Amino acid sequence: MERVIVGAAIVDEGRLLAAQRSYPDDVAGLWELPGGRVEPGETDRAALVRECREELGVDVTVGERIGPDVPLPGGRVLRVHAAVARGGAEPRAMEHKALRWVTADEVADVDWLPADRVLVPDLEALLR
Ligand SMILES: Nc1nc2c([nH]c(=O)n2[C@H]2C[C@H](O)[C@@H](COP(=O)(O)OP(=O)(O)OP(=O)(O)O)O2)c(=O)[nH]1
Repeated sequence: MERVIVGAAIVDEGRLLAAQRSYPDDVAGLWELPGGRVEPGETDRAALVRECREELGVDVTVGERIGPDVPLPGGRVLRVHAAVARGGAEPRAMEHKALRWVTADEVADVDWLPADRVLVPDLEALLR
């Protein structure tokens, strides 16, 4: 079975939340969408809610799929959903180095992980 990494495209007031990885060394400092591995028996949506609680301390409402599944090394795929933080709660960097809200004009300039870069046009479209 294909192993899925889910990512949350959290949007607030026309801006997207980007999160800076703190590990491992080869990707520390690069930016990604909050998320992580879908555990066995878990739905993609449930995994996104769990990961956003763990990483950001907020509950999210998960929305539509964004872009295609992007192949990752090791036979995994990155699958992104739009999301919003419930009650407009402000995410905190509990596991990341930093968080940043980016506008549609800034998305292409973020130093994304390679797989996320593939999704830049879809992320821009989400914000426009
Ligand atoms: N969360 C997340 N991971 C991404 C993105 N793009 C991308 O290539 N990845 C890769 C990096 C990692 O190899 C993998 C997810 O790792 P992770 O560290 O976030 O997931 P996890 O918490 O479930 O895993 P673990 O470190 O606890 O073992 O997917 C993205 O936008 N968000």
